[in-house]
Amino acid sequence: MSTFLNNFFPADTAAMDPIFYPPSNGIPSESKLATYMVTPQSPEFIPNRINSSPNFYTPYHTPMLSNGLGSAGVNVVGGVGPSVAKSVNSTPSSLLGLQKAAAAAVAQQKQLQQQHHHKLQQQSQQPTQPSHALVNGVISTTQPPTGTQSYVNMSTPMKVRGNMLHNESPTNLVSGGSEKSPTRITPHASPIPTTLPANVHQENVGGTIYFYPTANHTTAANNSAVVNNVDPVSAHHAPPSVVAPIPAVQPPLLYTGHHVYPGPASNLIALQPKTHLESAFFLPDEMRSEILARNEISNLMLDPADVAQNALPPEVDNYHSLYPLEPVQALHGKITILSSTYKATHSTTGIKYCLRRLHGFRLQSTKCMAVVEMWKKLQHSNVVQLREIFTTKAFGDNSLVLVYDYHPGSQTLLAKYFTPTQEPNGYPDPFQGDARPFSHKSNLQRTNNGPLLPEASIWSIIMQLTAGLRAIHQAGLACKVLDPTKVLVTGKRMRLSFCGTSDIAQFDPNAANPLAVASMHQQDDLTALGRLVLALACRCLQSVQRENVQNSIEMVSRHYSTDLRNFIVYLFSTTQRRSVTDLMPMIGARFYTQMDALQSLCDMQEDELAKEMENGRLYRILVKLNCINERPDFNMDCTWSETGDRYMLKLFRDYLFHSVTEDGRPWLDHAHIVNCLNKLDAGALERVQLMSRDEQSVLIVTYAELKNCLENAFSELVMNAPT
Ligand SMILES: Nc1ncnc2c1ncn2[C@@H]1O[C@H](COP(=O)(O)OP(=O)(O)OP(=O)(O)O)[C@@H](O)[C@H]1O
Repeated sequence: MSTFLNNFFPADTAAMDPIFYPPSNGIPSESKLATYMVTPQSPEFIPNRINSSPNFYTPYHTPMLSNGLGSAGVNVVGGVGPSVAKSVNSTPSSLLGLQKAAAAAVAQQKQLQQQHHHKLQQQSQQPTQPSHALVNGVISTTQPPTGTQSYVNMSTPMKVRGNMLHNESPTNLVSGGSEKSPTRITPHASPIPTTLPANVHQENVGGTIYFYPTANHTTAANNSAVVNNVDPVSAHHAPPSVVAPIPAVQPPLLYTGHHVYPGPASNLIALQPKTHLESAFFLPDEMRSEILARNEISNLMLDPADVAQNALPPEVDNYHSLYPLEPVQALHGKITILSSTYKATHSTTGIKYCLRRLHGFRLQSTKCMAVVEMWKKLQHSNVVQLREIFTTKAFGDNSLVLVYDYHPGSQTLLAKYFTPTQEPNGYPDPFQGDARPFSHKSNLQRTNNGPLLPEASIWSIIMQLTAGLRAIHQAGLACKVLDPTKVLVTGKRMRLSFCGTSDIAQFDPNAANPLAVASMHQQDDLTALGRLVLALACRCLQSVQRENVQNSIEMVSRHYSTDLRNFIVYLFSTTQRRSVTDLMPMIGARFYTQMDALQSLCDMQEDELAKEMENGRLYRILVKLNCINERPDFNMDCTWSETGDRYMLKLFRDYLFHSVTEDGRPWLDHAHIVNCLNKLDAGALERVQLMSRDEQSVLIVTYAELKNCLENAFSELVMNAPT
């Protein structure tokens, strides 16, 4: 069932008695993991549950491993002893032969590996100790011959440290080897075995693979215990008498088999402000703080005292947690109804909306629902969408509430561009005012509301507002309230807000066809747009007063392109019938600049999304792991999280998070954690070596097995959780 590195020694099945697995070795005696353990106390490996969990590997079955190797984990038997020979109908001598034959093959592989990784191998050599080497990613232990005497060869991680250094930098796996991992004594993972010498026969007993030398190859080069890699394909197809060639170098893995964020695309590197290492895993700081700020605003709530002070009802129709966005004030100039704006949360969906309340307002007729429906259908990225309207007495009067989408962190165009700026140092601007007549030019380019806007910014606003307006006009509607207080700015996005409010507030039930006058209102919209653009270009609201318009246009001619001037003049020329579609040619090729900027932004955001998608996936695995690890009690069983499959998960958790360096300091490597979690999620067939906390026992399992353990344990929890 599991992947093992074992030596076989004279023993009988009694060796698996729990007495040989005292609690001190880190594994509870009732755990079936005892089956897989090799410990100093009980070095034998005896498959005492030959028939247990026959279907364990089924979910992980792959054609490559369909030879009974146990695709969930290649069970590797290092050496074979007589008692095992008995249990699998072999003979002690042939099994001993296997040790020798396979050891010869391994020695050959080892030599090749050593050439390839000479440096690291040197580190791992321990002249007075049994030597350990990583062969095809699997630990091989060369021991002095000791006959049938037990020799505990199962390596503690300490012993394989030198070998681990070679293959086992998770950083290499995830971040392309850009960072070198420190020396560590933690267990290691090894790639899935791929080769088996042709002179070795394999047999699956209860999910454990045993290897025997074939008749022609009962002699061996030395007494090494063998752990080998198996390529089931070649094992099946190579004629028995032909020794399968051992590749000098393992072919590179073409497919990781699990999800890994591959890093940003080359076209994004230049766009990204910083390419620090952390950007490989997380959002850029700027983006993160923007999102955090928006979330914070979105989650704002009034404390109960404020709720009482604002005389806010706890609930209004389907909405609760009202939060005022502005002080109560009259609606737009032409409409004198009192209004107020709130953020509120929908009771069933929890989604936040923006409520516009018209105080003391009674709907004259339900006929206006036709126009409401038209607004509700209008969906555009530059229009704040109307969702529904309802009347309510929750405020103690007859109020009409219009429900719009809520865009946290928004401000009005008025607040953003037409509010006098405060000098950051508290001193007056030296280039402002009458005191500095010599700084005439600088003075001209500034206003009380700040410096003149770059032309590109004005065009960007124009494109967005005309886009929204075009959608509204095409729907046969008119905006009616296109002024700086009704344009919402969220980051760089402009949205026409509170559309439809005038249509409802000023609805005349006696008008024959209320929509017939839309065309007239559309002309007004275009004039309002002209005024807005002129005000923006001058960065001054007074610039659009009738008596200032001529001067303001001249000022635009001085500071901006003729195109911008012509655009404004066109919108001011009320003698002709204008159309929003006529504005497109005036925008011209600037449209492509805007589109390019937007698409680049999309590319960046998509890349961030890819990262966060991976993070979300890892988060879900961590949630599962943590629901299981250290659970004090489950179904009256206080050892649940420490026994059976859960024990593996506990050791895996240690392997993930509690690794230490050789001198015992915490070894913190984010890439290691990410890499291992990814493999766990994918149920990779790669093996991982886990060590008990007392370092007396080592367990080798595949990620596939760990995944199975995780899924089983978690579904057990889910099944017992209240619904
Ligand atoms: N859909 C929305 N999503 C998020 N915030 C909004 C939304 N609509 C308005 N706001 C916020 O509510 C505040 C008040 O909006 P409102 O349109 O009432 O502005 P105002 O300047 O007070 O205009 P008026 O004088 O017409 O009330 C604005 O500052 C804006 O930040």
